[in-house]
Amino acid sequence: MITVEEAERIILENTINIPTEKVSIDIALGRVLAEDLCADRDFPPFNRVTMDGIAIQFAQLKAGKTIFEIETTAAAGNPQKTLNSPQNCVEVMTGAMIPLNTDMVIRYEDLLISGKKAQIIADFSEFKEGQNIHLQGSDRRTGEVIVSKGRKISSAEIGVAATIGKHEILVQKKLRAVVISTGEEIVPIKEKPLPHQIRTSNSYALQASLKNWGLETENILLPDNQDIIEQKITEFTETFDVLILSGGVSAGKFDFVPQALENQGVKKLFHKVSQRPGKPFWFGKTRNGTLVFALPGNPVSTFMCLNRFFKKWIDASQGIDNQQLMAELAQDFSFKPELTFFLQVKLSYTQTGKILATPVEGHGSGDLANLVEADAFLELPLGNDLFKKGEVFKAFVYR
Ligand SMILES: Nc1nc2c(c(=O)[nH]1)N[C@H]1C(S)=C(S)[C@@H](COP(=O)(O)OP(=O)(O)OC[C@H]3O[C@@H](n4cnc5c(N)ncnc54)[C@H](O)[C@@H]3O)O[C@H]1N2
Ligand code: MOO
Ligand SMILES: [Mg+2]
Repeated sequence: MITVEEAERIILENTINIPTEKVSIDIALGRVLAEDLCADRDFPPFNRVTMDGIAIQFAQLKAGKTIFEIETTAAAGNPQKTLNSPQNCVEVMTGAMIPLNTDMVIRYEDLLISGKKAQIIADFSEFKEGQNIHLQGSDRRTGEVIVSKGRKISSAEIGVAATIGKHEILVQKKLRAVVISTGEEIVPIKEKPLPHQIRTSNSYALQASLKNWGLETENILLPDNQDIIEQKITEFTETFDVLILSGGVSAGKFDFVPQALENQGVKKLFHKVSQRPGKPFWFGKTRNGTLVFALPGNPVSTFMCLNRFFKKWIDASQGIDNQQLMAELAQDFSFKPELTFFLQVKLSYTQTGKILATPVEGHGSGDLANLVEADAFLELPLGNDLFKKGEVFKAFVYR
């Protein structure tokens, strides 16, 4: 049996390089960027008027001039206008190019316009050269990297891609995962289970997480039949990037999964982790690099292992560097066995900005209803049996 830390290290030694593809910007949200987004022109691309009003030469104002004749109007979308006489002004609108020979903008609110004349009526002692102009290149310069590859694309990155004209974006391909649930007692969710049967909740909880993290998934149910499991493992290791199994990895007479995997050439990298829940977690890899996460069948164990270990693996494979969230235990908690304990907790934020974790224990690893009461697992490390209120631990959040 290995520790949680060793299991994490082995998993992170087996990250993969994800191939890339071009997709339309319309479907790029949530994908992982596989190219840098660079400024194709300066940001902003010209000296941009930021207030509706008039553009003048600051030197005229300094020399005492307060009434200006309006020569012309510069609207957003007009090619650049020119002020011909320095004594005059150009009416300008937000988004227009600042006219040639002008260097400041005065807002309509500070003016009285009558006919062709604009008079400054506000106190202009604080007016400055360059006011109300968003200078060309002041945000970013042509060629500058605005977003580096490896970033998960949010609506902010979509805006940047659009402004640089990237209607197609190079992103990482979606990895294809198959979720395999084993067990004679497991039935499809549309069926009414007999008294000795249960619906396959794991298949759906696992798939939902995987989809959330950007994978494409399929799901299949298999009986506790070693021949069938072996046959399907061979088929799926050739057609999917990653296999997620649930159930059949413990000590039972019908827990065939570890043997079936090894018989079919999936090399065991570890089996059993000193943790609760999730102790019988099995992890391995085929010769061609397909990874297999075989998770213990109990719903909370399956769920925890995916969120604690698979999430680390997918983030690292995608090149996403997520900061480890830490939370403070809200009350004393005791756990005696020599195992790392993943405590289900409800998170809340204090007035001072701390994250508090209140235990919501439930009835063990079969109690999937309790998962909706909590929102994270707090990792209470092995080697200690009393965890004090106020101590801070790693938190793995699933919502
Ligand atoms: N003698 C021992 N028995 C067990 C040990 C042990 O160390 N020695 N470990 C226990 C622990 S810890 C866990 S966790 C479970 C893991 O069991 P398996 O991975 O072999 O899973 P199953 O036996 O197939 O099922 C366990 C449990 O989970 C339910 N299950 C399975 N699949 C689904 C699904 N798709 N949806 C919902 N629920 C599912 C299944 O009905 C069982 O109740 O073993 C302990 N035993
Ligand atoms: O991992 Mo088992 O989850 O302790 O029931
Ligand atoms: Mg079992």
